Amino acid sequence: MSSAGVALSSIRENDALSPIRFHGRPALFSEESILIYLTVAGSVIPMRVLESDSIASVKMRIQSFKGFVMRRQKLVFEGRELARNNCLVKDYGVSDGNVLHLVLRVSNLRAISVKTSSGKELEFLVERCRNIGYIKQQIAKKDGAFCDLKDQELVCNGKKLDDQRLIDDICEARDAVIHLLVKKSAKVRAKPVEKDVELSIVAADEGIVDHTGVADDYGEGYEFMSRKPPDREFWIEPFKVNPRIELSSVIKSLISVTFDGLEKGNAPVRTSEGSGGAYFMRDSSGNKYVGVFKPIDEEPMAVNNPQGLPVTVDGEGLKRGTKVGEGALREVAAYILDHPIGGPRSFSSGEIGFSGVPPTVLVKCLHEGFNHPQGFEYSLKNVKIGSLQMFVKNYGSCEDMGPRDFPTEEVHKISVLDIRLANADRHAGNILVCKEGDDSRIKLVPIDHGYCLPEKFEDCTFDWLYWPQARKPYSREILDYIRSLDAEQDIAILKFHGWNLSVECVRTLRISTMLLKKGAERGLTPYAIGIMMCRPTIKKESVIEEIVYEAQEAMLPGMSEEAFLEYVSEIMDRRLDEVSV
Ligand SMILES: Nc1ncnc2c1ncn2[C@@H]1O[C@H](COP(=O)(O)OP(=O)(O)OP(=O)(O)O)[C@@H](O)[C@H]1O
Repeated sequence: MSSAGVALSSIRENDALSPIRFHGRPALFSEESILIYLTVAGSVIPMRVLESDSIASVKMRIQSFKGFVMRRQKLVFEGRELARNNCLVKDYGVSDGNVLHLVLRVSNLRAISVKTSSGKELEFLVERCRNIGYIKQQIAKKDGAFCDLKDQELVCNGKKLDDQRLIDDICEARDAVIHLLVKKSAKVRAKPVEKDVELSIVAADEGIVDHTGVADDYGEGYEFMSRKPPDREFWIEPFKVNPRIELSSVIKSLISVTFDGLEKGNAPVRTSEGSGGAYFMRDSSGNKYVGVFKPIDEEPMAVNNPQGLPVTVDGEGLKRGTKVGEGALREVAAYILDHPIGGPRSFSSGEIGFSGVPPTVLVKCLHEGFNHPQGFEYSLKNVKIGSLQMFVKNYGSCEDMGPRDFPTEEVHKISVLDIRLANADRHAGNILVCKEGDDSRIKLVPIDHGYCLPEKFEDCTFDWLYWPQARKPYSREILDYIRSLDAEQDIAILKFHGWNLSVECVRTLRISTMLLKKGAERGLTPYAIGIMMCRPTIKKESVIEEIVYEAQEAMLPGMSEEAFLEYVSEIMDRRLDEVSV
């Protein structure tokens, strides 16, 4: 979107966000400074920046002056995310008068810390849409002493909180932890702690609010599909491109339990995180999230994107080499290609894959609660196609905590997936932190694969590269898994599922798999392999891009793809040998 697309006349230049100082003079007057406009949630904010400012420093200033936490900001210019914090404003071609879109990824969960009157501290996460009554119920569940909800009193800033009060309304600082103190009835106090708020309740046991997934309570069958809109006010069914595909019981149950929730009137809940439309689907009780639905027409830069991102002009998605409207296919592809240790799962198997991508399926779904800017009616034309992924109970994402405690094998299994699929969107927010087993071991669950298998490697980014675990060698088990991978088989599986892969996507999958296998064979760490796929700066090509260009240069007219890949293989060997010595 160009600057012409936004009405700016009412904004005086002097109002620009924090004129920065440059060599002792206000940068407003510096020749290098430019005036850009940030659109966010319907308003336009003028901002003076230097072309030599890094993206990180621009985000930092937005944080300082507007309070939006830096890691939750996504800046988009001309359909491209300014994802590299170390790059400069001018690297992205941003110049005077340009409009940048600021998307804020606000967490759906609020961290709540509960202190009991006996001094015990509990921590849990709760959805922003929950109310105080719900918190009281959770406390009652954990501590028999408070089973009578009337016994509990919650206070914030000296004021008693009504049961109907929403968590999201308690504290304006959107990401701050809410501190609660639990007491019986009236003796409760709360005080603000910097941006945080301290409330009072009385509870005893530690515990986390349960958003348990559907893993062990699925239903079966598709009786519900016999009646379609406009006969029905909601609808969901699998979108099978190849009718010969048999869905696993896990996938059938995911759809079935989502249907039950819609039938009971539990509307989808739009998550405020993410740059596209993503909806939490609930079960029949309305208290559990069971799936996450991402419609293709609400992807970033698609026509019905709810975040107000401009519609794509050339069809390209937020990441180079991807197309708007293909995100759901890529989400499903990541699940299909995430084979379990023993190899590709049979169609009817719901076994979780090696890297733990949650079960994901393409569905058609109708509901008034999705984004319908043109209005809504119960007809087939309002049915949305998108990916439905099983909701995974989590304790936040890797963005919310330091990587120190992540088990090495958990980081490694994600590195395998990302390298294989040349993921162009592996930021820490796209890895959920879960716990399993009696000892609450940390398990990392990769989500959001809408930008995997791009047609070019330009935007590959892996946040885990900078975590210490990435510098450790792969274990024998992981090396065996990598050895078992077969790009040709993967291509055939995707085609069977109905994804008509472009030549470029097929090439990406082949080259990435080749790099992973060759690198692992040489004993390289995930870091050493992964770094070859990522550009050091936006302008400097990555090693993998250099390999591809060199092979392209060596090609003679009429040579086959096979010959091209042989060149790639030879050049890759040479480049890897340079790294290995
Ligand atoms: N399978 C899942 N289980 C639990 N929560 C999920 C799942 N998938 C997504 N979420 C939640 O929904 C939010 C939005 O989903 P997602 O990140 O996939 O959307 P997006 O629009 O593609 O985001 P981004 O801007 O990061 O590309 C996530 O941050 C996460 O909190």
